[in-house]
Amino acid sequence: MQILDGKLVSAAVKAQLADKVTELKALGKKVPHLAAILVGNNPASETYVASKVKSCAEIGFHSTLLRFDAKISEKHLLDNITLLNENADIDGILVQLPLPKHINEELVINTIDPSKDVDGFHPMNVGKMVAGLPAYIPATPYGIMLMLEHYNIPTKGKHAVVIGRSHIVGTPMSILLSRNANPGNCTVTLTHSQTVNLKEICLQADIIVAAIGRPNFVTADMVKEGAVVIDVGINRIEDATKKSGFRLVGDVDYNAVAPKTSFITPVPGGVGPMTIAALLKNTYHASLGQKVNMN
Ligand SMILES: Nc1nc2c(c(=O)[nH]1)N[C@@H](CN(C=O)c1ccc(C(=O)N[C@@H](CCC(=O)O)C(=O)O)cc1)CN2
Repeated sequence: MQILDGKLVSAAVKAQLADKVTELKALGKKVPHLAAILVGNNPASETYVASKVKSCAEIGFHSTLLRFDAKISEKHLLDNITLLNENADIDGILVQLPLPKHINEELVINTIDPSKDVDGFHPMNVGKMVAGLPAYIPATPYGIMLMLEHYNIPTKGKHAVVIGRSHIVGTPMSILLSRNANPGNCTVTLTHSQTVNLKEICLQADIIVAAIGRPNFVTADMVKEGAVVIDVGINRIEDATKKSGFRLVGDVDYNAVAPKTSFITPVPGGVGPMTIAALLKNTYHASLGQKVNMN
């Protein structure tokens, strides 16, 4: 069994981007600039946004963080997005999810200029990705593809089972894995809460991507010997022995499942850091007016 080290791969992607920034500077060109919007004070969102801002600084990107109270009106938020859309210095915009319940997430995403939508959530980018056209690819599935590529994991002709059909992970993941590309060319089964015989389906999988948001959901009896297991879950479980009061647990019962696998991602230190690396790659491409072609 080999651990897929998201910290290591993310550091390699960031080092490449830092070199690109050096080249841009040497040519007297503008460096990429990411704007992040954080509404409210969800502790997990605070951590993720802080990590995005810190990563930008590490590689020489500019970043702007706009923080708003959880009670911000939808209109005020949309107006601020419009200002960022119109600001020529900003290359990429992200609105950290989830948003407070009174704000229509779909409306917010649809307000972001698709050419600055480095999260790849705007329907224009989703549609282009599905059609196989250059688009911004949502950061988590893009990061997983970068990880599979880095470790040269064979995917052609393999049966991939994706657990979870969210717009930001499961659905785009199923599309990218089935694409005629490397990594890709998988036969994909997209499963969800209404799937019957999930265990039997998972037992046929050469690759499992668990993105269901339920701690330790994938157990050893669901995994075939030698399977590749990618764990997208980041669940905070109360733990009085920790200073923070919680520990992070994935969607996979890691200790029981790992010995059966050929490759597995840990939590933390697996998919999470790759999400940040992929976002930075999208931002770099946005600054050059390019999108990512996964074909
Ligand atoms: N606008 C967006 N919102 C959300 C996205 C997204 O891609 N765009 N994805 C998730 C959260 N997310 C990025 O925003 C994210 C999650 C986890 C990590 C990460 O590095 N996790 C670490 C552990 C960090 C911790 O201590 O909690 C790890 O797994 O090692 C980065 C980004 C939902 N919202």
